Amino acid sequence: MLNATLPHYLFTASQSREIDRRTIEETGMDGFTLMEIAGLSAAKHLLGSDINLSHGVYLCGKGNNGGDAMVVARYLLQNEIAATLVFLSGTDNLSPDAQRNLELLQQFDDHHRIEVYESWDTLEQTEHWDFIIDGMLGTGLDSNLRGDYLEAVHWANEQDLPVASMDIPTGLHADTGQLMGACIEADYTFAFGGRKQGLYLEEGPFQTGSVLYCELPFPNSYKARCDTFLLDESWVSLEQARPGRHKYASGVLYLIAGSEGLTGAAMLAARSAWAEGLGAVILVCPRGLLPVYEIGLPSIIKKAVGNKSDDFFKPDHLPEVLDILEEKEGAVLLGPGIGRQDDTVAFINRFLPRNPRNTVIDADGLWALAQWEQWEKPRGSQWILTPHPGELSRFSDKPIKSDAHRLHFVRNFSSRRQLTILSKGMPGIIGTSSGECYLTNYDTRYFSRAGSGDVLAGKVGASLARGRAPDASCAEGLLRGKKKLDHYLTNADDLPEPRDFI
Ligand SMILES: NC(=O)C1=CN([C@@H]2O[C@H](COP(=O)(O)OP(=O)(O)OC[C@H]3O[C@@H](n4cnc5c(N)ncnc54)[C@H](O)[C@@H]3O)[C@@H](O)[C@H]2O)[C@@H](O)CC1
Ligand SMILES: Nc1ncnc2c1ncn2[C@@H]1O[C@H](COP(=O)(O)OP(=O)(O)O)[C@@H](O)[C@H]1O
Ligand SMILES: [K+]
Repeated sequence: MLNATLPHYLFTASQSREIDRRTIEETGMDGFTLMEIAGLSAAKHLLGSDINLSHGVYLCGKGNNGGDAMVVARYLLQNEIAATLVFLSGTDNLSPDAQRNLELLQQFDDHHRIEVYESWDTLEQTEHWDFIIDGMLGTGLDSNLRGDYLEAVHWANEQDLPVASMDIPTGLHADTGQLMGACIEADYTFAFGGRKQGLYLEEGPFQTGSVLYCELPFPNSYKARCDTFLLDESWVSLEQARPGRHKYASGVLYLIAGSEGLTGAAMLAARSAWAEGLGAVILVCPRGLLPVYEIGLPSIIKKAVGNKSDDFFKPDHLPEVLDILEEKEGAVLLGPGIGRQDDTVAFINRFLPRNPRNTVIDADGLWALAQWEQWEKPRGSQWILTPHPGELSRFSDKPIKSDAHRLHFVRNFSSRRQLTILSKGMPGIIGTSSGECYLTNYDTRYFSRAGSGDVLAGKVGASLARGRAPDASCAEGLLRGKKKLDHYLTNADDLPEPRDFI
């Protein structure tokens, strides 16, 4: 089972507000102190960064997000770094903690390094600034940006200066990652007390720059209701293959895959699983395709079913396939390149209810499953479904139009059907039978070339065959690809190909 560490918990705006509220009301820790810790933590990160810090421009809203920015300004002032503060909504209606921080900042300003502008249009752009602090809006954003906020965001994005956002880039929706009219393109985002899930959905990954987590003193028990997490190799252990006493003790994966014209998918999945050090990968194939695999897959055990003229699976193959699966303990990967022939759909839909093994259903395996209205998973077996967005939408009544909707659908579908979903896309989302979701935190667009899905399915199947839990198998499959991607990006200039991820 996956068990994320607290800095990898992802919150909605209302969950964040609830944690703030409980901390303030129940522990006696006040909002001013929380703001101080948030701002100090961001200031320390900035002081340790390679940004040239001599004079910053601070874009401040009237809420607590602006207050965070003023705490940063005060700590940088202590390091003799000047600040120009622009209050987009003036200084008459600041939140109480922001107001107090403005007064404190002025008290600290012995050498007149602070300038305050009460509105956007009074700002005189004559100074030389070397960084921008975005403290306009955080979790309090509740409508599209307009007027001066819109102008300030466009202005900040046009400057050739590093931008650091307090909590969330202004204009990014904290829950959905959608752009609210316009959005700050940050180089750094300081996530206070918990990362907001919108940082990782939809446009979020393209707006935040590096996200730096800043701890706040919230009791851990207040975070217990969190059900969305960020996948990260810092807390997901990738199990090393260990030699077994004999080949079948290191895990067996039965691969039911391939059809005429689509043997490449079966081969990629087989090689990918084999590369994970399994004892055996057993490819079950229609007999007519055996000569192709004999040449292409020398290390893989092949078990052919049917006649020499068969180049796709048919219902007649069912008894033979079930007999093969009886031979050894193991998991099943069904689908890569299996095709959509009517006979194959019929084969799959008769096979699945009789197959007691833990099973990954991928590609056209999912297509067949979606044709079968009353499908049910056999009791006791665990299923992982690995749909890309088109495949996922076949299980939904309504089109899935946004990542927030996809997250919601994946969570409900996997818990209602008691299975695990690996929803491919940017981000990749794992949904578990207990209603938890895990989001990827890297550029999955590198995997959007035909064949990467087969490689991923092979890795997920290999982990399942080694006995890992379904959610951990999905995480392991994804992160093995990420590890290869990181290696590739630092060592090569061209675009990686699917086989580079094997
Ligand atoms: N105790 C706390 O609550 C803490 C809050 N923190 C900071 O406080 C932020 C949340 O503070 P607030 O709840 O005050 O909210 P914000 O500071 O995000 O903004 C709220 C204000 O913006 C206005 N607003 C909303 N949408 C707007 C739009 N489209 N255009 C213009 N104005 C708009 C609202 O009317 C409200 O006055 C967090 O994101 C974080 O940065 C941190 O200081 C840590 C502790
Ligand atoms: N290691 C990985 N990490 C994240 N996403 C991945 C990884 N490998 C594959 N993917 C996802 O799988 C998708 C490719 O799968 P798919 O569309 O089914 O293609 P195919 O079956 O043609 O290979 C990619 O666009 C990406 O979203
Ligand atoms: K902000």
